[in-house]
Formats: sequence, C-alpha cells, structure tokens
Amino acid sequence: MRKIGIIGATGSIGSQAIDIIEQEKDDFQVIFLTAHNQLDKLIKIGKKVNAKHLVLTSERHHTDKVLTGIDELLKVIENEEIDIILSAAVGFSGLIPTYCALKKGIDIALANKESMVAAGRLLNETAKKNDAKIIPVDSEHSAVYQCLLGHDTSYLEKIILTASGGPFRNRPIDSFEFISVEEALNHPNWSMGRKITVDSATMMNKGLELIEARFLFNVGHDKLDVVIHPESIIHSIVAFCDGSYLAQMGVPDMKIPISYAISYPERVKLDIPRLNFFELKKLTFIKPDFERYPCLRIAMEALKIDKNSIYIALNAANEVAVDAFLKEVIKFNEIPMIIERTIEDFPVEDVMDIEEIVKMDKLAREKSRKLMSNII
Ligand SMILES: NC(=O)C1=CN([C@@H]2O[C@H](COP(=O)(O)OP(=O)(O)OC[C@H]3O[C@@H](n4cnc5c(N)ncnc54)[C@H](OP(=O)(O)O)[C@@H]3O)[C@@H](O)[C@H]2O)C=CC1
Ligand SMILES: CC(=O)[C@@H](O)[C@H](O)COP(=O)(O)O
Ligand SMILES: [Mn+2]
Repeated sequence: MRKIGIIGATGSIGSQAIDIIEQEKDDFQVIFLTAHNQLDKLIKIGKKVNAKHLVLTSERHHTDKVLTGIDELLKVIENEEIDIILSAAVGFSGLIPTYCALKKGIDIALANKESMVAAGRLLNETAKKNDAKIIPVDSEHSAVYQCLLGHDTSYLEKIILTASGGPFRNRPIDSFEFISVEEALNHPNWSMGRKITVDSATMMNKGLELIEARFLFNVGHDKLDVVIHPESIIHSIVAFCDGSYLAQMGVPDMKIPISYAISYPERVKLDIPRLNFFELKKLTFIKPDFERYPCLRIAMEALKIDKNSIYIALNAANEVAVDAFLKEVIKFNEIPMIIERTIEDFPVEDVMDIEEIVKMDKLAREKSRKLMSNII
C-alpha cells in the first residue's frame, strides 16, 4: 500500500491521477488532496478515494469543510507519513510544497515543471541530501527517464525532446496578433489545463521542458535538442555515442506517464487505446522555426546562460504574460516580447536559497507587469 498525496488534485493531471488511484484502490492510500479554488470538486474527489485530508490552498476561502491555506498543507506534509507526492499544481506555486516534501525525504512524482525551472539545482540537492527521488510525469521526461533506465549516462550524446508544434504550426505568422484565446486553447493532440495549453501554442512549454530536462538529467544545453513531431506518438528520444537511438512511444495519453511515476518501479494495466502501426502509416519530424516560436529561442538562449535567476525571470514573466493573454489584456504575439524584456538586464546569478528564489520571482513579476502596463 503506497501512501500518496496530490497537490493540484482538481486539475487535468490531478483528475487523471484520481482515476488511476480509483482503479488501483488496493495499492494506494490517499493521505491528502489539494485544490486552490474548486472546493466542491475537491470534496467530491476526496470522497471517491477516501482521502484523509483535504486542503484548499487559496487563502481567499474561509470554510470549515476542509483545511485552508498553504501552511495547513505544509503541516500535513510535515506530520503525516507519506511515500510519494504527485506535484501537479500549475506554476511557481508548486515550488514550496515540493521543496518541503523533498526536505522530508518524500519521493516526488513531478508534473509541476515550473518548480524545476525556477529551482532545479536546489530541488536536486534537497532530494539527494534526503534520499528522495524525483520521478518525472511530464510525458517527454517520462520518456527520457524510461529510455535511460539501465544505461550509463556517460555514453549519452543527446536528449531530443519531441514537440507537437501546437495549433499554429501552419498558421501565417503575420496573423499571430489576431490569435484568439479559444484558438490558442485548441491543442491538436493533448487535453490539458489552460496555462500549459497556451505554453504549447507558443512553444514556451518546450522551452520550460528543456530547462526541466537540464536539471532532471543533469545535462548542458549542448546535449539538448527539440524536434517537432506533429503526431505526438514518440514522446522523446535519447541518442548514445555509438549512434544508437532509443525512443518511447504510445498514444498521447497522460495516464501512461502519471501511472508510471506514481507506481514506479511497477506498472499499471491501463485500459487505453494501443498503437496500431498499420494505421499510423507515417511519423513526421520538422525543425522548429524561431520566427514562428520566439519563446523557444528565448528559452534556448537562457539555457546557454544557465543561471537560475534567468530561469526564474523567464518563468515568472511567462506566467504573467500567459495570464494576461488568457484575460484578453495582451495579444498572443506580445507574450514573447514581455518575457524577453523581463529577462533583459535582470540580475544574472545562481540563487540557491528558497526565500531568495521567492523574492526573485516576485521581482520578475513586478518587472513584467510594469512592462505590460507600458504596452497596453
Ligand atoms: N495537463 C497535462 O497534460 C500536463 C501538465 N503538466 C504540468 O502539470 C502541472 C499541472 O497542469 P494541469 O493539470 O494541466 O493544470 P490545471 O490548470 O488543469 O490544474 C491546476 C491545479 O493546480 C491548482 N492550482 C491552481 N492555482 C494554484 C495555486 N496558485 N496554488 C496551488 N494550486 C493551484 C488547481 O486548483 P483549482 O482546480 O482549485 O483551481 C488545480 O488543482 C503544470 O505545471 C503543467 O505544466 C505537464 C505535462 C502535461
Ligand atoms: C503532455 C505533455 O507532456 C505536454 O507537456 C505536451 O508536451 C504538450 O505538447 P507540446 O509538445 O505541444 O508542448
Ligand atoms: Mn510535456
């Protein structure tokens, strides 16, 4: 019986994890579930999986039906015996509880890529010091993790992340300023939360994933690459020094990497479609174009600097800009402009202290909000 907690249980990743746990109820005991605002949904899923604690992390709600506030969540993490936590809140908000869990030696199934982007070195060090594992949930990183198992990474030549290219792969670039929220939320292959879906459309999602891979697999920018693979069947590829390539494949369904991460090293039997190679016919691969995807270029440039103040600024500015786009305050093509200008002249340093990381994130958000008020 594995004792599990889920941060962000009401979201796209969280809900799919709940389905897996319901199917495998003899193997999991749910210690806690969190939501930020969706109280009714939290209570409903809490009953489904018989969760011991329910926490609503937003401070805006006052209810005695569940625990409220981040401090209550941290108390549960501190006081309960927990084997693994699925970190699946969206954005930088996932960092503090993920860090506290690692400090206690709890394994993390990591969906919340933003925490690895902002604090990869700190999270890795904390995991190592406390003998905790970080198992990726992100489909590409789960693919790489599976391909690297049993291999000596000194022979690793490249990690190649695959990208769908999003909904605007073929759209004329001069029409990007007219992209609507609805169009940006129409991902060709994956059904996901709103923030990551916009990130996929700008390809900042792949930029964040490159930085996530940099820390999960301890590789520099020279060993990281991206290829657009519109079918999303190959979830990523690793290349070894003898010219051998390993790839992980499957239908685009997040239940595969979620179940893998929370059950590792075991596997769950999933009732989802299998690949039919005769129907697939062909898999295609395209080089990403930086004019179409400036966010990917910005992230690749940040990787060359490799200081986490820049990663923090990139992530914070992206969160601010995507939120503004979703609220129809800025245009789609203004997202990269805000990110690039936030990073410009930002302090370049490695920040290892958690409070300093939080301060840096605030500073970057203030800067990007100011830049935004200048353009609207
Ligand atoms: N969806 C996917 O297929 C994939 C997602 N990921 C990553 O997983 C993470 C979650 O994504 P996804 O499930 O799509 O997101 P969703 O928007 O669907 O869900 C987000 C979850 O986080 C909670 N939440 C929102 N804001 C906060 C906050 N400020 N503090 C704490 N919790 C908060 C939400 O609560 P409430 O419902 O109450 O608002 C919800 O439970 C992201 O980091 C994303 O990049 C990675 C790969 C694939
Ligand atoms: C399912 C998953 O892991 C997402 O992060 C996915 O990668 C999004 O698709 P893109 O390749 O379009 O970013
Ligand atoms: Mn991904």
